[in-house]
Amino acid sequence: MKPKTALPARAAASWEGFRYSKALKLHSDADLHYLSVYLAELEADLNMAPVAQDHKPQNGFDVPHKKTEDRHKERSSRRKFRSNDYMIFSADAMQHISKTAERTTEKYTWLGESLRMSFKMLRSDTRLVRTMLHSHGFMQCSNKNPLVNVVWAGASMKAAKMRDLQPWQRLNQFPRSKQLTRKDFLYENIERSKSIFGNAFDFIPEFYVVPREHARFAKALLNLEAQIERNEAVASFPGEFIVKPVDSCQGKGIFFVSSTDEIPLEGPLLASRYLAKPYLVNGHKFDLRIYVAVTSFYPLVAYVYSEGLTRLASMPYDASSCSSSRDYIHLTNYSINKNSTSFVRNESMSAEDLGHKWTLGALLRYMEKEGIDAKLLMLRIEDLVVKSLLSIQCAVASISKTHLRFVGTNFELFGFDVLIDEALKPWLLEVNLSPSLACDAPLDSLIKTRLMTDLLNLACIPLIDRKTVDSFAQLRPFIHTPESHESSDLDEELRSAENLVNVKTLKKRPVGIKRSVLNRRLANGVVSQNEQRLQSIVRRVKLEEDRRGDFIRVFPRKETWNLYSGLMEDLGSEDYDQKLYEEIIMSQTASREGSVEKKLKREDEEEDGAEELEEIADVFHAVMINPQEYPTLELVPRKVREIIGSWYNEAKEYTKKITQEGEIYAQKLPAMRPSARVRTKSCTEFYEVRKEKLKGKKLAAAAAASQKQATSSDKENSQPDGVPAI
Ligand SMILES: Nc1ncnc2c1ncn2[C@@H]1O[C@H](COP(=O)(O)OP(=O)(O)OP(=O)(O)O)[C@@H](O)[C@H]1O
Repeated sequence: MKPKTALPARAAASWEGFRYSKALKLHSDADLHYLSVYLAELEADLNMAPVAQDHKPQNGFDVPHKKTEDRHKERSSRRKFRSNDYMIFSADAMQHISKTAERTTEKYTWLGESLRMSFKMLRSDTRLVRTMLHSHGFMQCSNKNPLVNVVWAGASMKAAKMRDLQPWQRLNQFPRSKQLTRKDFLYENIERSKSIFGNAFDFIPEFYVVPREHARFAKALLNLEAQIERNEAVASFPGEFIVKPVDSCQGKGIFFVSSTDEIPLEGPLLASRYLAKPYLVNGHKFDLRIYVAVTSFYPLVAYVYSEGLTRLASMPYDASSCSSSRDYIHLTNYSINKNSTSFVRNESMSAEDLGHKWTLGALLRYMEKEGIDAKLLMLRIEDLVVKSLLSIQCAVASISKTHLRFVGTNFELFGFDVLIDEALKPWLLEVNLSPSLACDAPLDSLIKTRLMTDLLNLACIPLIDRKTVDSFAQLRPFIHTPESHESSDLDEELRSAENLVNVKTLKKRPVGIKRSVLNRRLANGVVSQNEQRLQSIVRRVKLEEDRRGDFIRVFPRKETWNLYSGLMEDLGSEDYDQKLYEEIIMSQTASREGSVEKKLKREDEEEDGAEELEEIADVFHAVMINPQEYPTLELVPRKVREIIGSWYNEAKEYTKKITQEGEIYAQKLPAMRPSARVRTKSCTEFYEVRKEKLKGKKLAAAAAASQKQATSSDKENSQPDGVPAI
């Protein structure tokens, strides 16, 4: 059953592969593989996701294709709602989801509903994600359903579970991203990069992982004590080191350590040097929540959101006292400070700098009023983000090669917590996996709704008909079941299918052909595969450029290759980072006469051009980590200033006001109308079971509490000194 319309070359090649595998009577996993490749290439070549078939499947294979004119007709009819056939998310949809279904309210849900798009939540129940997806017509499936369009995971997932992702599916996580989000792993990765590449990675405080590094930690504390005795250092309050569990959040389990006898013996815990001189806002300590989206680790494609949050401590900073309100002075977590009597909620609809939670823009505008170069500060934060991601790139890339079959199936949102010291140096405190998307105040709802809209747009979720998805399930019903992820049988079968191809290919080898010739042919095949993958990546990054909303792409961008390649580990012969840079950035700037890029390129061709570039890169990294020496753009050496000039202009985005006078913003997330809150039967059952379990737990807890109360009141009623009650 060959498609009647002429297929683009690569799709046709896949089709041949599909036919070939059938002719060889390969296992149906191989059919599935070719079918997947075929679909992915259709998606890429025709710049649209495959749509529903209008013909009956033959031979049990439902290969989706449509006549070109039908496709055009279908495209133009839905043009209003589609851009390149990927779902467009709009924050506006959230305003309609609570209203009763009318024509205007239906416009956001009809597309998702008509294609029967779906999602599932794994160890997460984030209301914002659910509301956003329901607002666009997605139905929620139980977490056992393998064929959903979007998988939203709230906790770290095993890489093996990502293997079966199909080209139209999207998952909000990369394998091994825990290397960034577990505190000890993050610090150790950055320390490792620092030991290889030098001071460019100097943006985390001195640290020890206990109990593993107990001896080193004790030695450091003894040295400090001696320095303080000799008046070479001053004691810092509430402690020299702040100690946190490596895998917790919301300020849980944090304490301070100043002497060796306070070092805990259990763990794992991260003890990091307490940064005792933070930059203060109206006398209060604060930290920043910077949202970072990554759509690819190899090559690295990273974005920083232009809106973020400033979280202030609820009590004024006092670096010399060890008062009882210690946590409200020294910790800036919202979850801690909201319990303080001095905490002021920002309930305002339009003020971005009220109470103890501000927007990032409000803080930067405050700093600018104080005469600080806030845009340069943001470039330093972007630099810290890029370097943190580069420190784990090798680990993620190596596993992605074997576990992520298709380009663009994964994306991830990270929450970077940054503290700024009085010298205006940003320090990375930690990186959060699934940063909180709770909307407790109007500012939260406003920022996080926009963030989620832009993130889902960046994820480029293909519009694909449920029928096409179901045809996969018919091919191999068990391949996608969660159990099968764990099963090694499936891997065995796939491997034997692959071996079968190799065996057949070898048998067909013409007698007398040299092994070296064969190797060269095989190598050429690999090269062309890499080239194809690169082209898919390039297409995807270009697509993201049109869909990034308020995200600023910080990598790759103008000059990043020249400035950061010296800090990147060798990831293989594909050289995706360099090639993507050439395709996306160099090609853009090549036409611009006299651009810095061109100038540098020309210089690069000159004899000592490369050497000069290296020098410029060194100065750039010195500028990034040393705000005391380079506090404003004017004081940055000219060559570096010319390079980062366009980044600096772009950084204006961070300082803009997000609320507008006279506008009314929603206080909290809307309640969804029941007709839009579609769940599959199994999902509803799953939630019912969960509800029952919770109810049971609550009842048991209430029973235990009343029993406890009864025994304690019994004790109170009983006579003291064993005198029997009357
Ligand atoms: N090295 C440090 N120096 C000064 N203050 C620090 C340091 N590390 C953490 N803090 C303060 O402690 C707070 C909690 O630290 P951190 O964010 O690492 O912990 P967490 O429990 O993981 O919080 P979150 O809810 O943000 O994930 C920070 O917001 C910051 O105010």
